[in-house]
Amino acid sequence: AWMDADFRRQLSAQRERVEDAFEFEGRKVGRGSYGQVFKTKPRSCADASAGDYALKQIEGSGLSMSACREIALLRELKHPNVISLKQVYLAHETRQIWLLFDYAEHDLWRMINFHASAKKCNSQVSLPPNFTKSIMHQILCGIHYLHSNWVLHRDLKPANILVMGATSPERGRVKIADLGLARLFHQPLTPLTEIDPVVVTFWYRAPELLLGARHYTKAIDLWAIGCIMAELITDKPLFYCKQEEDIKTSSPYNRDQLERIFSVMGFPSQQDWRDLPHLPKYGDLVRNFGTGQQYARFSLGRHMSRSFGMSETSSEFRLLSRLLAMDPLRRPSAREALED
Ligand SMILES: Cc1ccc(-n2nc(C(C)(C)C)cc2NC(=O)NCCN2CCOCC2)cc1
Repeated sequence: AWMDADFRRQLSAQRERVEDAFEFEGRKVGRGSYGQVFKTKPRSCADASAGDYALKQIEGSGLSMSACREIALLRELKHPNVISLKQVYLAHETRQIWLLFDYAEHDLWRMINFHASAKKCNSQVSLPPNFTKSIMHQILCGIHYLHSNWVLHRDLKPANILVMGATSPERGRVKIADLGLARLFHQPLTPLTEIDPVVVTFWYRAPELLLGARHYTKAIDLWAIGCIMAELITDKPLFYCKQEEDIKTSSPYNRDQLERIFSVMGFPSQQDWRDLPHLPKYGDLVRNFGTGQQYARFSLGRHMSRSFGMSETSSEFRLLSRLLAMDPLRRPSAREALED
């Protein structure tokens, strides 16, 4: 052993063990490809009022690449709208890694579904009037911070937007997180293997990704924010598309998802998106959709006004249509969107 045995024993005796610090037996709240999450309270504080914590036990053992990346990334980041890593516990005996976070009671996926189902059974559980505006502002603040630090999220969707609950001093505050799965593939072209029963949704993926763009960009995150904004307003995923059961195809080209986008947005013309013909999957696009004439009369304005009564001259429609520009070069930066 490269370290003196006595010194190792001394270190080991001093090291705080996660099971000594936290009560988490039988308090599992999440399970996925990334590991499992427990809702815990520190053993030390007796009073129940103290905030809850989330303990994430990282899948696998030892310092895997993803564990290293998550710890290295999160320990550098500090912003009120980004999930904050409180503590790292390395259990040397079992080579287990535990990450400690503030517990977030809610996430947008569950909040939107709760609201949608409540609306269906007509109980007036309406979201507070400026709820959407506050959530959007906080998401854009968090993403502006990440993008300023050259951190791209790559998998923004409602499930990754956490919201602190009533028992937290930060009640109503958005915490951008990444609950995993897509994290394992850094490049958009990596084949999707079924590492997890949860099917990856393409509903928030920018059109350039679906057409084979080789790198993630900030504009790809802003597209996803546009999709989330529409879903907050309408309770429905804007580009909802049924998922074939087995997404074994390694190609990023997803014809059904593109079809859904075109039937809402219309088909991009040369004027709309100059670089479209240079995308790797442009040939597939022409083969499957031709000149897109069948989508000629579709547009976001038509979709939002006909389906949800949103005025095409409203400020929220203007921001939404900027975020959902088909050409990534025409999407606003997070800062420009905040100014809007
Ligand atoms: C490999 C890897 C995995 C995730 C990340 N990652 N990246 C982020 C950013 C900063 C981009 C939002 C956040 C996380 N990790 C978690 O959110 N972790 C989950 C925190 N949750 C757990 C459940 O309780 C609430 C906090 C990085 C790298």
